[in-house]
Amino acid sequence: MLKVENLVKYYGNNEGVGGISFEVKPGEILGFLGPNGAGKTTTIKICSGLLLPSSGKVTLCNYDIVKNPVEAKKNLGYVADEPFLYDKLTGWQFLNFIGDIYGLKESERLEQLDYLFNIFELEKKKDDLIGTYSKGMKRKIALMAGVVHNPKILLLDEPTLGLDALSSKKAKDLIKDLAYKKNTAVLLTTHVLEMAESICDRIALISKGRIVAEGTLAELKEKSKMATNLEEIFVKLTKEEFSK
Ligand SMILES: Nc1ncnc2c1ncn2[C@@H]1O[C@H](COP(=O)(O)OP(=O)(O)OP(=O)(O)O)[C@@H](O)[C@H]1O
Repeated sequence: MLKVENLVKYYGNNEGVGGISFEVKPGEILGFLGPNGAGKTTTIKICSGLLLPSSGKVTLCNYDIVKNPVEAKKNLGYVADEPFLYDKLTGWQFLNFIGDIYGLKESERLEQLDYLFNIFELEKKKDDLIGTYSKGMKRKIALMAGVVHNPKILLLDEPTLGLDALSSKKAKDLIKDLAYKKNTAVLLTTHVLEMAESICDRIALISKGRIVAEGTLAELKEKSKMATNLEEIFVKLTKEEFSK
């Protein structure tokens, strides 16, 4: 579904990502974890078509994101860590616009919008301009825009950043529903280890532009010996890489 092969990205002479390969299958949630500057956002941006790779290949539903970007993006939902929204549109107008771009029929669009505004308790704000929303409300709108068309592949960069505890739980439930009921392949980055533990089927630890460990939580525990939770695994495996 989402396949990344030997991905390399240079920013000038600096290596942002140094040869990453992984796959996310339908109905699977892969968590990307790593220290600041490890290359998580760079990888996600290349998968979304926002950045060009220096080398390597990304395919979304068998479409190459560089060679066939329009077909590839039809299958994609993307929520950036710093999303771009239109302040002069209301929340409802914006979501309706995004649904329209993805070709949702009016009845389907209205049903989806009602459902999403209800989940995130934004019904009362739906006709207010996005420019008047709080940071958390804007994050919710960005998340809703990423999932409004039930994408086959969903890329989420820090999806619960800035959300309160209840909204964060709702976001996690929504992501799980998409994966397990709609068969969406989900790749998400997070610094919240509890989130990775609670919703990811597999976890890839990334350090200095490379995947240093990948597997289920149980497999990572085994790999890092002694470690009993994700925080210990993270510290142990990324520390080993840093000391190389
Ligand atoms: N636009 C850019 N220009 C130059 N270097 C960049 C640019 N964006 C990222 N980098 C570099 O690429 C590397 C990977 O950055 P990236 O943003 O992908 O990391 P990250 O894992 O998402 O970090 P964080 O957890 O802090 O968000 C870092 O060394 C960073 O300085």
